[in-house]
Amino acid sequence: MDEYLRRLRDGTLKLYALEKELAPADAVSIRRKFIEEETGVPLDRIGDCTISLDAVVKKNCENMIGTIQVPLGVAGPVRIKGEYADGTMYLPLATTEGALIASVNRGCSLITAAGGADVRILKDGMTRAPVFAADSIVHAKAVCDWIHAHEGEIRAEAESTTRFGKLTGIEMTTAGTSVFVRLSFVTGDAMGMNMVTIASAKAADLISRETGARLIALSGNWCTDKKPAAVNVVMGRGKTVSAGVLLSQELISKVLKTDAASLLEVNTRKNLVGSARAGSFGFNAHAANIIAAMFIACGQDPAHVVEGSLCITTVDPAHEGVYVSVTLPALPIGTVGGGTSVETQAECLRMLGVSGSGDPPGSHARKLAEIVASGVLAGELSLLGALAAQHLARAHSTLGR
Ligand SMILES: CC(C)(COP(=O)([O-])OP(=O)([O-])OC[C@H]1O[C@@H](n2cnc3c(N)ncnc32)[C@H](O)[C@@H]1OP(=O)([O-])[O-])[C@@H](O)C(=O)NCCC(=O)NCCSC(=O)C[C@@](C)(O)CC(=O)[O-]
Ligand SMILES: NC(=O)C1=CN([C@@H]2O[C@H](COP(=O)(O)OP(=O)(O)OC[C@H]3O[C@@H](n4cnc5c(N)ncnc54)[C@H](OP(=O)(O)O)[C@@H]3O)[C@@H](O)[C@H]2O)C=CC1
Repeated sequence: MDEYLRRLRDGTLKLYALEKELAPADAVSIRRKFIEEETGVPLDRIGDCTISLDAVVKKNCENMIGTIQVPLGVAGPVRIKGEYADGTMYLPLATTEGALIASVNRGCSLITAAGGADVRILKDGMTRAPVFAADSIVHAKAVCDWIHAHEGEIRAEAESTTRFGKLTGIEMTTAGTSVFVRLSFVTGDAMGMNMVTIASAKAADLISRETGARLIALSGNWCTDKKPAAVNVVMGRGKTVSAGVLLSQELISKVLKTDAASLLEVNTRKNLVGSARAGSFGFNAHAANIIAAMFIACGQDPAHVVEGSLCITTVDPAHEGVYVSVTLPALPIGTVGGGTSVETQAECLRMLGVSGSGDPPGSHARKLAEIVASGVLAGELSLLGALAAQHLARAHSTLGR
């Protein structure tokens, strides 16, 4: 240990190179010790890990010094009536926001009492959009024309990099001499960002070679990954999924302590009019809360909460009640790859019956998307209800502090 610490101190050993000489557990431990010395802060809790490090230091986390523990709770059971998720389940939520799980739990019991959440996936496609530089706007148009005429070749080139990725769409736009090519793939059970980035690199090389357009960046921000963007709201990204439930006046009054008209008015004035006046892309109350908590629990990329937050919540008048729905235009999600095989996250996926590859491939990722959408519906119902009943501040002073 001392010899490694000495080499780290004098700069003859890089902090990230410890795994080249040591087993993962030893490398992580010495790195943590070095950071403790550098910062003067003991890091015993961070070092107290239960996950095995071998795969994680290779695939998930460079310069690893330990783990952060996020409290994990459950909401449910919730009845889900999807095409992939059909049954009753408990939702794992990792959060430090008091009252959040209580809220989702209340929404789950309301959904279940109402007979279950309808859920449907309307579109499925993970995107990557390289940006090319053309010589002139005439050349830019010619590049687009070439791509239109050679979709088959582009598809074959892209799909040569993956067993599961299939190119399903190519959209183009230009701004002067910049040409953006948004490639959309179905990605099996993977969320797919690594997969489609690798596939898009091959496609982009072909386009550049054949058209003379210069590839400027493999991601040209028209994808759009991890930034709020209208293109994702309109065209979708990852899974586009809706969940809805019909609520009777009686259930609204019993579980939410409010009435159908108040629920509808809160949704209209807050989620629709308020969001419009704010210039928001998210016409919902707190979809990001449920997506963040379920994504952290289930090994998803938490930065994709940005896409998840683009949800729109609607409340339609119905016979003696209301039909409430959430539509998530862009939910990047998977059960293979990324953080899904870290043991604690894999346990959460197993709770939902979706760990690893589905049979057929893609069915697990779609099932998880339907489950997350049902959780978002539960959260929206409960928070809308609390706002309508003027209970929000009360709930958070009781449970959240
Ligand atoms: C807090 C409640 C649920 C109370 O709700 P309630 O109806 O007053 O309480 P209740 O004691 O009658 O319980 C009703 C049900 O809630 C659940 N429940 C109740 N307590 C618990 C608990 N301790 N643990 C687990 N579940 C709990 C449980 O399902 C229970 O049913 P039961 O099983 O008893 O038949 C309600 O007032 C509520 O949902 N409030 C809203 C809180 C919320 O949604 N917070 C989310 C975060 S807010 C935020 O981050 C975003 C925001 C607000 O800024 C976004 C925006 O701008 O809108
Ligand atoms: N590269 C980037 O620009 C970005 C990367 N990320 C990160 O990307 C990671 C997720 O990328 P992702 O591509 O989902 O995952 P991984 O690259 O971790 O794994 C996906 C690979 O798993 C293989 N695989 C095995 N079984 C299946 C199956 N049933 N369905 C689909 N694929 C299967 C496929 O291999 P094969 O293709 O060989 O058949 C696939 O490419 C996350 O860590 C995320 O944080 C996030 C944003 C941007």
